[in-house]
Amino acid sequence: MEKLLKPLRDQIDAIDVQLLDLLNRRARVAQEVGHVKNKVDAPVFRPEREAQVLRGIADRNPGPLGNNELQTIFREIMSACRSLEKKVIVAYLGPEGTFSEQAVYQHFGKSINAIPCASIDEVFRAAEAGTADFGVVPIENSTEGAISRTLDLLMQTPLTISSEVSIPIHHNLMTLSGNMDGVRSICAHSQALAQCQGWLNQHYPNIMRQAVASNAEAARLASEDPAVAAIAGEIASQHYGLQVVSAHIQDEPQNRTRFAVIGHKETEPSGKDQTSLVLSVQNKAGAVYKMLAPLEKFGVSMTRFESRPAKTGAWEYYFFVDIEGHVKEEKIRLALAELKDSVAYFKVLGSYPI
Ligand SMILES: C=C(O[C@@H]1C=C(C(=O)O)C=C[C@H]1O)C(=O)O
Repeated sequence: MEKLLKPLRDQIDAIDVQLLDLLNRRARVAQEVGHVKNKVDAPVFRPEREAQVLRGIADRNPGPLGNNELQTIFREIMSACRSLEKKVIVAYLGPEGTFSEQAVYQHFGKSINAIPCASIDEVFRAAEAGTADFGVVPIENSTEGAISRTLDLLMQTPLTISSEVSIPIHHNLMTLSGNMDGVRSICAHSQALAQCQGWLNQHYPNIMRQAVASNAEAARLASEDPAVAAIAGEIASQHYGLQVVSAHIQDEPQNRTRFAVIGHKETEPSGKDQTSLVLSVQNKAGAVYKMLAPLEKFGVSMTRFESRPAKTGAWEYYFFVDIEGHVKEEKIRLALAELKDSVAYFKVLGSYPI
């Protein structure tokens, strides 16, 4: 066998030499890009450009490597090249081992400074104050709906949404021993407990459930106490030395969470974008229908419509609306100009690639 492998491995070695040369050539060009940007104080991280590079890779890929795998590789190549210009600082909802951390690396690659924060509020503060270039916060879960704290803070912040990241959320039940003997409580973030409630009712109806600050915190507690089981993602089990008792226990197999990347810089059009808005209207018959009329008039598709109580106690609402297109596109500009005139509250949260 070794005899057959040798010439094939020689081929791989020769290709790796070429890849090494190409990667460093790419990195040197990225460094030049960095010098150009430096002169005019332009942003290092350009989400629309990175989205275009990744789309281009998928469009041109002849295989046998899959698009997802290639995009993961190119994400890291861009992250490494970008870090030669500057290592971007990203604040996220910690501690380490949360799904937010996974979302951070999926979007920015590994060559960054990732800073865990204790709360969603703190992530906003870090990005607002400029301690971090970007913040990553959960915005919506496909099973449980909106993350209300994020929506409330998005309304108040001067930051814009510069990108969004969607990741599959798989919950696992884990303990120190790998079984449930002697376990008296199951700890997790309230969202995770909610996303697994059907499974928990069926399998462990008599074990107490306790909501804690994060799934990673639950994993940390379980790592210190054999009477505690945690629900968390796989990274957390590795991080805290726990054994999985049951994997993929979320009630919805397609469970996903969307994260918003927030920052001071607006993202330029990438060719395939969406825009997030917050709107409200007076509490009158037909007002919501009228609010949306300009979108219909200019042929703008709406991809999300979510309402939040305005906390006035008067059954008034804020509407979180996503539309297809970028604010810099003529059609969107015209539709939003008209829409703005007819509503009581109007805020563009950001335009970013889809
Ligand atoms: C090289 C650039 O800077 C960064 C790195 C990129 C890359 O490696 O392809 C792409 C966009 C930027 O986030 C650029 O703006 O083109």
